[in-house]
Amino acid sequence: MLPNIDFTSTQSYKYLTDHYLDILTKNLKDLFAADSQRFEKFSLHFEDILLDYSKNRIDEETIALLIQLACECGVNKAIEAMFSGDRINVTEDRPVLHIALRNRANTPILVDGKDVMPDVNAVLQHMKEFSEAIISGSWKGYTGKPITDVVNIGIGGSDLGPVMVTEALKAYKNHLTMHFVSNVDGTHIAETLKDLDAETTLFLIASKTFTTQETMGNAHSARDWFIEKGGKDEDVAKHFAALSTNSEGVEKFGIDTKNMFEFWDWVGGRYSLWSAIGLSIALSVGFDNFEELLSGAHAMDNHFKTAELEENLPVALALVGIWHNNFFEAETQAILPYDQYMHRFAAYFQQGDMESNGKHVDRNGKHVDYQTGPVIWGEPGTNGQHAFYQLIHQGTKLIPCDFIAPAQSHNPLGEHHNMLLSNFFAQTEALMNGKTEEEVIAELKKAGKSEEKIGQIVPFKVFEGNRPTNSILIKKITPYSLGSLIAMYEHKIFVQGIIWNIYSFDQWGVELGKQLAGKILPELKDDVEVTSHDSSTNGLINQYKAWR
Ligand SMILES: O=P(O)(O)OC[C@H]1O[C@@](O)(CO)[C@@H](O)[C@@H]1O
Repeated sequence: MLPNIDFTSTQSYKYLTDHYLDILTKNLKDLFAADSQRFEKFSLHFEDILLDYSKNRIDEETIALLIQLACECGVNKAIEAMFSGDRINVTEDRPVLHIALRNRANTPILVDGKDVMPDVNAVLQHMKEFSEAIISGSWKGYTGKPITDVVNIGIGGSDLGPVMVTEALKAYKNHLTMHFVSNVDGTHIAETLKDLDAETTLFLIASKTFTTQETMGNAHSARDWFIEKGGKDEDVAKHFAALSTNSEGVEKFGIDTKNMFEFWDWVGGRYSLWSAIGLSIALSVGFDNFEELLSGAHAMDNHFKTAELEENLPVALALVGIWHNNFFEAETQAILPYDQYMHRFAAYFQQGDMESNGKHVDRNGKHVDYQTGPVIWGEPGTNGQHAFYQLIHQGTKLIPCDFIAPAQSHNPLGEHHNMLLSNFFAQTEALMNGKTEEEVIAELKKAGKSEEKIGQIVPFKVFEGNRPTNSILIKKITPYSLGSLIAMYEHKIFVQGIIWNIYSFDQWGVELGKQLAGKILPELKDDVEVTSHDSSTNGLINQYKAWR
């Protein structure tokens, strides 16, 4: 079972609260000036990943106290519980075992006394055979042509992971063209199907539950389109596959269970890209690269499970995040990948983090009186610099940022990568050092500005600095290193949830909206005036009816 500690009642929390007041009196620039070893002390290596957390407002005492907090909150015990298959997803009475999906060591992992690895490996073998048949062209559509386009129909964890990974690994993709349909807005599937040929298109219906309104709506529309274009019911088996835990639902839809790739209820939706949900990844970059992704994640799992807390990259990210979230009261966390292929990385962890830790009730069912999960956001660099870095540098809000960059580009073109990385290095330096009034005045004098002009403009050009960042430098973004990076963030989220004493693996918060939409949908079938809601909802619905 999981520990059940109120972290605000621990000794380390009390010490941290006092220590925070001390840290407030220190400036990052001075901390670096005072310690030439600061980078060495506050950075960690894991294979080809370097995590530099030295540009945060911490000192050795901060880290020692945060590690003590993790110990007092039972983080090690919680890690053990997850890897052992305990039912730590208590409100859904399930284990949390996405780590089993990438357990390349094949060590037995038991659920209800049964080793899950034979089933995991059987699905991987099925994924391998299927993806090789599609990629090689030996799998033929109903008119005897090979598949050219793959459409993954899914949403949330059945979409975000496959999209993020296939984009991040675009340098490894083959001839297949991948498409992703998620929104129930008809535009999404209409725009996707516009240029496709039913004879050479494969649909993957990706849904853990096989009940999600958006996915089932899009799946039926895809099937209708397939039939309209000339496919027959008996041809569906050649063009539709299902990725799900719900074999009954798959069969009822009319997909041959031979084309079903199962996974299990101990895989959370937002943790499912390692499962059958990753079939679109295997189709896009080949099964060998999908296995490399699994291997990279497995290596990070072993690091997370075995490394001392002081040497543990996910723990370091988690604790620095707690320091910002619960002591500096930062409400968001920016993830800024300086890599265009990684443009959906922050979006992926919006679900991964916010659906896990966006909770207001602790593991005793009591409303918490402290902050839990942050708002996750971000865009690739350098684009973000021309959109929202003004606020990060000179706004009134504290925005902790994770800067991520590869040392090697997949597209080494002239000076581009040096230009990209010069910005990656400069931004964290600028956020830390800022620019003093004296420096601004000297610069303006050198530019020949008048005393009057200088007096007017100086306050607007001063940068306070002292703004915290993590830098994550990766040798090259490969399937393996991407797997490690994703797993590192997954385990960071896990550690934070343990310390906040919340359940990170259910998502009851997504249910109410769905239920109400289910009630409203029938009301929209006709033009009768609606009066069953509050005046706003009634007013909006009736205006919709008047205008449509
Ligand atoms: O894979 P499925 O069952 O269609 O669920 C899709 C998504 O819907 C949720 O909002 C849960 O309802 C996410 O947790 C999940 O990833």
